[in-house]
Amino acid sequence: MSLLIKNGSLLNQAGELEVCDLYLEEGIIKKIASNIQATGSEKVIEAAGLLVSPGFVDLHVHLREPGGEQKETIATGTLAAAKGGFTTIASMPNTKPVPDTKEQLEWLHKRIKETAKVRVLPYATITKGQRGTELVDFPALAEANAFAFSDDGVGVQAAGVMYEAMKEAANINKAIVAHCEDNSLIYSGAVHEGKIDKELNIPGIPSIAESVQIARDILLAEAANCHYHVCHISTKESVRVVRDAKRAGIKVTAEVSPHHLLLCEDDIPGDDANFKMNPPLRSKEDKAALLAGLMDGTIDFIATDHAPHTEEDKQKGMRSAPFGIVGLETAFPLLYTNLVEKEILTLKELVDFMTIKPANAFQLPFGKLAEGEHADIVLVDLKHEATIDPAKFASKGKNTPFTNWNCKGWPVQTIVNGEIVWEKESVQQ
Ligand SMILES: NC(=O)N[C@@H](CC(=O)O)C(=O)O
Ligand SMILES: [Zn+2]
Repeated sequence: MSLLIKNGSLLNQAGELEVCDLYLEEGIIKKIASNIQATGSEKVIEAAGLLVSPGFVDLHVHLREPGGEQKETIATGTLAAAKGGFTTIASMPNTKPVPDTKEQLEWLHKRIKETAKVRVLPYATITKGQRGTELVDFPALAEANAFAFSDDGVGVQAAGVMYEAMKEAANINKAIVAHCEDNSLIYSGAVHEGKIDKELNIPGIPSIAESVQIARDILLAEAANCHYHVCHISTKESVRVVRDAKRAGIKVTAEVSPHHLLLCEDDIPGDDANFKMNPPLRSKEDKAALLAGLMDGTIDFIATDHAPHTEEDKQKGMRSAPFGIVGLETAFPLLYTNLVEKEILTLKELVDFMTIKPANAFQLPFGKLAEGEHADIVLVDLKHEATIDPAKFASKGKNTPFTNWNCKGWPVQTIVNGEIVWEKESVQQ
């Protein structure tokens, strides 16, 4: 069915809000204009007072299926995505088994088709079993529609393996998406090595474990002429090496997570594993450098690193619980409230960091509101205020450090390919 969205507010190029109507037909934005007349055959959505944004794009999501269905499934994770206003997400491959063969990836695509609420672009691994030794069959996996290649969850330890992977990826015009962590520089740490490790008497993860591997990889990417993307960048030194690499013309992009922009080690209340993620919350200076890096274009976009775990997992405490926090359902309200309302970013900057910028970094045809584009849209109530309550999450994961944060900017309706995939009960008409 066609949709007519009436009287919503759209951001123009100058970042001002303009009241407009949109007509969606056959999955495409057919028309954007003021006062589009209804023909009677379409569903009309009244959007007065709501922001009409391109659907958000999140290129770092853990859906856990197959093998981790007690933490999340493709169905629950994509419902959480829709609720958070995301219309396209890329799923990380640290599942059991991992998508390291054409058959596994085909199974995943089938499962996505059957159960996903939003568009899911699955990553394939870089190495077989994510063991860091033997490369996957890059051309076969590209042919089976791998979005890109990543061993997220672990760093690729050997430079030689990473270099060969980059040459393979460059040959087929795909990106290497890297979780950067040099295991020889970590001694079973659980929090940042700085102040908090001493305060809690928990082993720390030093900044160099990340930055050293990024520096290595950037030089490898230059030699291989490969698009190299840095996952969840977290330290000021990492930002500096990425900035220098961009200046040198190397094809590097980077993402930052909402929690690294909004929290630092000082915010950790004690032994609470809802504040445990990899990379860890770093220092206040690192947090400031991430924001500066985002604003000067060193960091390309925002990605949630949605990493659901069970409550039982997280009750094990900082030392033993698995790393990771959820993010899909809180990303936009948290960033809108804490960065846009506080005038650190403009609304247009935030929306761009969550739509067109991730899309452009990977040449994806999404993240834009214009005639002829995919009808992937989120309607957001910028004024509605509510408190974050994990019990209300659609995700199976309730593991967030943001419980009880009061936020504005909640999605009320999400449209993928011209179809309503989620709406807040009270906006149904
Ligand atoms: N980020 C995390 O803390 N955890 C992720 C893995 C990852 O992205 O490194 C997970 O899969 O749980
Ligand atoms: Zn990771």
